[in-house]
Amino acid sequence: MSSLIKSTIKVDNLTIKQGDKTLWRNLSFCLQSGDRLGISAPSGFGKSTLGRVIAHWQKVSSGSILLDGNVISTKGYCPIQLVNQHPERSFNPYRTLQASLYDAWNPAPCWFDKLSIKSTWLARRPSELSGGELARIALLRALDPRTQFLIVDEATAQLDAYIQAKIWQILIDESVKRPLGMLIFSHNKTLLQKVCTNILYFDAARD
Ligand SMILES: Nc1ncnc2c1ncn2[C@@H]1O[C@H](COP(=O)(O)OP(=O)(O)OP(=O)(O)O)[C@@H](O)[C@H]1O
Repeated sequence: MSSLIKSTIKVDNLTIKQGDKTLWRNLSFCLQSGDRLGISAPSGFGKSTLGRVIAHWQKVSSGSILLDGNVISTKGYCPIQLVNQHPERSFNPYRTLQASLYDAWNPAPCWFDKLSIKSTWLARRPSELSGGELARIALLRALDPRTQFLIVDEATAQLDAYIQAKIWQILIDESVKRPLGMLIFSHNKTLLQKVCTNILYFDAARD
């Protein structure tokens, strides 16, 4: 067991509405540093919306999300980071990837090797990379040492099997070493069973 101090996200009685649809009603769970909690639910169920809410990209309708008992400040770096299946939406299209990445943190060169990122990609803008290349840079940016919890919303789906396996091993290692808490959304139950320490399944029709 790690000797580092552990943090906890407490999601309490969360209700999330999108338009006139209630996606999540009275959802409660806890996530600790080092946990890798998987959420498996069908398409359209509300996984991405839940991820955005927990990462503070979107407001809750009711309920609370506390980090170690406190409301997370909307100012400064958010210790809960989200990477999703649309990495192009999380980069400024007019800035080079280098500028966007180094605004967050300054990764050691070994990180580029680990994530199979070529240094030449960094001088380009987001539209000049493939989805899979951009996904790796988004992940690297989110691995900023200030990140305490990482939400991975199908963020590796567009990578080939070899790179996917490599990246999941890195994420598992980080979750143990830092320790980093992870919330992982996927349709892929086999992937969740391989990488998660616990999984919540939402399979039933709810309307
Ligand atoms: N901005 C929005 N305005 C209105 N409805 C939205 C908006 N964003 C998402 N929705 C709807 O909310 C529901 C949940 O969407 P969400 O993307 O969270 O689901 P998901 O479980 O992540 O789906 P998938 O697995 O297909 O990515 C869907 O019915 C979607 O059409």
